[in-house]
This record gives sequence, structure tokens and C-alpha cells, in this order.
Amino acid sequence: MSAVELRDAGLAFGERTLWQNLDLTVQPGEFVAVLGPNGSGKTSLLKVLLGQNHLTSGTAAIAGASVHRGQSGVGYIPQQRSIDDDLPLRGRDLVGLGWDGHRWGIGFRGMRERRRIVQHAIDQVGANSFAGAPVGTMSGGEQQRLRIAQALVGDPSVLLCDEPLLSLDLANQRLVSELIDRRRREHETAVLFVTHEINPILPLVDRVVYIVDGKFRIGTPKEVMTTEVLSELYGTEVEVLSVRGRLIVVGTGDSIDALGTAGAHHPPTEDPH
Ligand SMILES: Nc1ncnc2c1ncn2[C@@H]1O[C@H](COP(=O)(O)OP(=O)(O)OP(=O)(O)O)[C@@H](O)[C@H]1O
Repeated sequence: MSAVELRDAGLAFGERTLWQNLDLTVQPGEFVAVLGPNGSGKTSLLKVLLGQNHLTSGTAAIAGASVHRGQSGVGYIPQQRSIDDDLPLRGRDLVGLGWDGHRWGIGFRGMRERRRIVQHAIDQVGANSFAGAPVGTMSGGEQQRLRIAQALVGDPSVLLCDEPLLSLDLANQRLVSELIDRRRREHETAVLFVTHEINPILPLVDRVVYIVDGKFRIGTPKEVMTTEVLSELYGTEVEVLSVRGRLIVVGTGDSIDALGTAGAHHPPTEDPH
């Protein structure tokens, strides 16, 4: 049974259609990167699978069952927001919050079970040494490891990750990617990974969903991350170079662009004055 299945899916907000006719089947253990410029509808796609956004057309299913809000089997790592230094919440409590959505009842047995499951998730991300500290005092990498533990605590068959490497240094980017990769290899958890920066995860990615302004392409990185495909998607001349195993993209004008906005060929915006 497939982990995720979108059939002829479309999503619009009011007049604006983000994407439509999207067919995507993700197999258990598959690692899918979701790429595209700001506002192309990447987060909205994850929210469809969380049951928070409703498709305008088509269907969405997780492990064969129609998507609904609060379903079990889905772990979510939301886009990182800075945590207030004074937040009186310990790492262990943060992970526990992930469990409470799957609560098995209260009472002594329930509490003991909760403690065991929270500890297991903390162990999976190697966070035992700092899980007792207040979250606000932790480094960005430590916080992110606990967010992953929070997403894993319900033993998900699908893990939805929204820019989980954002504002992490290279060592932590690698650590966090390895944790997610290990999860899908050891537990056959399918991963949908929204990112602007494909290079840190390039060796892990099985397929890419690349969305630009309502158009999209789905395929292996080799099939999608090419000069021809990206030029067609962006409707402008984009160049993709492979240098020492890294992909360098020039000309998109968004954050995947090696030259930043300087690489864009968009017409200059009008000066309002
Ligand atoms: N609930 C909503 N109601 C109306 N418009 C929405 C809603 N959610 C998202 N949008 C709009 O849909 C568009 C896509 O948003 P989304 O967050 O999915 O983009 P994204 O590709 O994840 O962008 P980014 O890379 O900036 O995170 C945006 O223009 C956003 O304002």
C-alpha cells in the first residue's frame, strides 16, 4: 500500500490556484523533496496531508485512508520559529506534546506508557543528555533534534518536514538529515521534505516535486534538476550546473539561485515614485 496518494489533486485559495492535476504516489520509505520558490504552495501541500487544508479537487490519502485532521500515522516538523529564551518548557515536555495527540488515556499506566514512548523518541534522536533542559536555552540544532523526536513520537508512517534545515550550520544540517534518513530506512517511513536547498539532502532524495507558479514536475533529481526542465518551469533561461556533486542553479531569481536575485531575468519592477 502506498504511504501517500494524491490523485488529480488541486488546491486554490479564492481565485488563486496554487496547483492542480497533481498525481503523486509516495511509497513507504521513499524520500521526496518538495522544491519551489516562495509562495508556490509547498507548505500548503503538507497541510493538505495534515488535513488542515482541503483540496479544491481530487483526493488525498495516507496509508490507503482518506486524509483527515488529527489522523495517526503522520509526523510533522513545522517550519522553525524561534523559541522564546524564557519559555518554561523542557525538551522532554516538548516531545511529550507530540504524544498527547495520540493519548492512550490517563492514570498511572497511561503516564508510564507516555514516559516510555517519549524516552524512546528522545533516544532515536540522541537527545538524552539535554532533553531535561529548558528548550529556550538550547542551540538551534538541539531544538531541531527535539522537534524531530516530537514528530516521531506517534510512530508515523509519513513524516512531513517543512524546511527542517533552515538556520542550521552544516554539521547540524547533516545530523538532522541523517536522523530523518535513518528513520525512513529503519521504519519505512515515507518522507516529504520541503526545502529551498537541495544540496544537503541530494544524496538521500529519491524523487523531487518541483512547483513553480502552478506548474510542477515530478521525477528523480537527475530528471528534474536540469537546465531544460527548470527553464521550462520558470519560463526563463535557468542554468543547472553540477560541480563536485553539488547542483548550482542560476537564473531562477529565488532562494535556490546561486546568484540570488541577481541571477533572475524577471522584468524590473516599476518604481512607484
Ligand atoms: N489558508 C490560506 N488562505 C489563503 N491563502 C493562503 C492560505 N495558506 C496559504 N495561502 C497562500 O498560498 C500561497 C502558498 O503558500 P505556501 O505557504 O504553501 O507557500 P510555500 O511554497 O510554502 O512558500 P515559502 O517557501 O515561502 O514557505 C501563498 O501565497 C499564501 O499566502
